[in-house]
Amino acid sequence: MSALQTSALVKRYGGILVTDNVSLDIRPGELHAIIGPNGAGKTTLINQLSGELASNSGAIHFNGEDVTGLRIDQRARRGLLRSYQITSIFEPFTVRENATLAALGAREHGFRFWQPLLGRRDLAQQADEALAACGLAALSETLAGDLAYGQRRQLELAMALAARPRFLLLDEPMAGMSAQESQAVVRMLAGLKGQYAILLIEHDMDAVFALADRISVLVYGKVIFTGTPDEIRDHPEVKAVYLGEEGIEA
Ligand SMILES: Nc1ncnc2c1ncn2[C@@H]1O[C@H](COP(=O)(O)OP(=O)(O)OP(=O)(O)O)[C@@H](O)[C@H]1O
Repeated sequence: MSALQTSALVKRYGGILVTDNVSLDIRPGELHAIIGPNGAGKTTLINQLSGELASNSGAIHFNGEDVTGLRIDQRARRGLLRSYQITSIFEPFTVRENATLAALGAREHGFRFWQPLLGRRDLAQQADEALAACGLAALSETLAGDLAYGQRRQLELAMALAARPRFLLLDEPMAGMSAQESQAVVRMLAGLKGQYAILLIEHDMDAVFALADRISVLVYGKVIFTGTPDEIRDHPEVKAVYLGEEGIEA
């Protein structure tokens, strides 16, 4: 059974077909990357998968269940989780408090239990494990508002991990990071590989080709090819449309 499957998924803005009958089949434990030129519809697709955007037609199945009509929180509670943008970080709280809240967030409701929450060992442990995996253990007691840009992005990832995903949606996790920070994220994702399926959208081709089991190429909202990194490198249409005439160095 697929971990995540989309069938003829469509998103339209007015007359523009931004997601054009996308059918993806992501296997359990697979790291699947989506690449494509700017404006190809990658973020739109991930928004449809997370539940932020309703689709005009088509279906999304998560572990065999039809989740097409489910809200974002209902999908998150099933373990289909997205690493959010910086706005979801609570700046006056410490790194550990943010991760602990995230550990709670996917499964339970509200912030009423904030104080008892900090004493919940299970959540604290999930938070600490996620922070360690993302290289943030030493910054646990730092206020999130004091983190550098790359560290905030690492915290976003840690918050997604703390929620114990069954499937992780990552939208450009390396964007704006230094080369060193990107390499740290690549190592982190390489360490997570196989534990659950990951859908990665990323412009850093070195990272994509180092990490992905399979890659789908999206052009004008359409998946023009899905294959292994080697198959993508050698595919004439992909080279012409996306990678440039010279392709990507092996
Ligand atoms: N709310 C919206 N209303 C109208 N058009 C939109 C809306 N959101 C996105 N689009 C259009 O849909 C297309 C796909 O956008 P999207 O952001 O999904 O592409 P992308 O592949 O993620 O691009 P990038 O690589 O630059 O992040 C673009 O042409 C964009 O202008």
